[in-house]
Amino acid sequence: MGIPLRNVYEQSPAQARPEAAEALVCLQDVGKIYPNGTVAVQNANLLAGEGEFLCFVGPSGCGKSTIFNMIAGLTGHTSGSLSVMGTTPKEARKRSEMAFVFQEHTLLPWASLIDNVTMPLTLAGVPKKERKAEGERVLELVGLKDYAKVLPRQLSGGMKMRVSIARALISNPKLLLMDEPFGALDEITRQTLQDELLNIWHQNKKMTVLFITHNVFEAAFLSTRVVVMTPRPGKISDIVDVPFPFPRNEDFRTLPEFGEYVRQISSSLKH
Ligand SMILES: Nc1ncnc2c1ncn2[C@@H]1O[C@H](COP(=O)(O)OP(=O)(O)OP(=O)(O)O)[C@@H](O)[C@H]1O
Repeated sequence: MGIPLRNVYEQSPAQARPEAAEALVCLQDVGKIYPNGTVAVQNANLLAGEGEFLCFVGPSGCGKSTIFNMIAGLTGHTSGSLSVMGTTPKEARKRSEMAFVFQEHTLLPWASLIDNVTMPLTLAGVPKKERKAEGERVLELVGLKDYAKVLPRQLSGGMKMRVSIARALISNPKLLLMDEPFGALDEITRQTLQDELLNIWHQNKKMTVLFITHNVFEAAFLSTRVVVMTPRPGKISDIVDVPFPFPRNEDFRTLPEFGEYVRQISSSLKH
């Protein structure tokens, strides 16, 4: 393919990365027990570097969303230590350098697309002219430049997801957390959005993406590394490197090596 590898950390699990202070996200023996006694996550170790794309895979209930919620500062960890961009998750969240995309698009039905994507800037008190320019920039990034005035109900599921991604990108996040964003989409739309997301990420070489999926093909296609989790209690059981260059295109999906990584991730999930 002849394209150089991205400048990402090339060694996998946490113990291979002594430079924890340089990691954007650092989990050391992190555990979470909910007040009702559910042990959702146990001894999770992970370092995510700048510019990485990490996919989290694992069966339902293995603690993927709990890990995301802890990184986002939406719920606290109950053991171990967790830092995001060198500080606590709650502090990192206040800096607006983190953004989220969920499976549900959570768009405001009465607001135009430009008003929807610029909402974080409106809430931050950014002047209208600047908001408009930024809104147009991110709508163009996701291929919806001509839809600025349209209402969400006029859009397909895939388009609504593009708007959600645009809204997340408007604050130029260093860390983008995506919780099963493409789970409700048909396969063709899903693959198109995967290509588009990789293009956006490739243009912004410093953005780190953490992405939850149940789909091993999606994980192998998108990731620099795949974090495999097992349930009861939720543990990170393996971290699989996917050392293929970017950009990855349609041909990549048909390469025998791609199939090999899909097999490796699937097999890791079963152990
Ligand atoms: N607020 C909560 N209180 C108590 N238990 C919870 C809470 N949130 C999640 N859990 C439990 O913690 C465990 C991990 O849940 P979590 O949602 O993190 O898993 P997941 O891997 O994201 O699942 P899925 O793939 O189905 O979204 C599950 O047993 C779940 O029932």
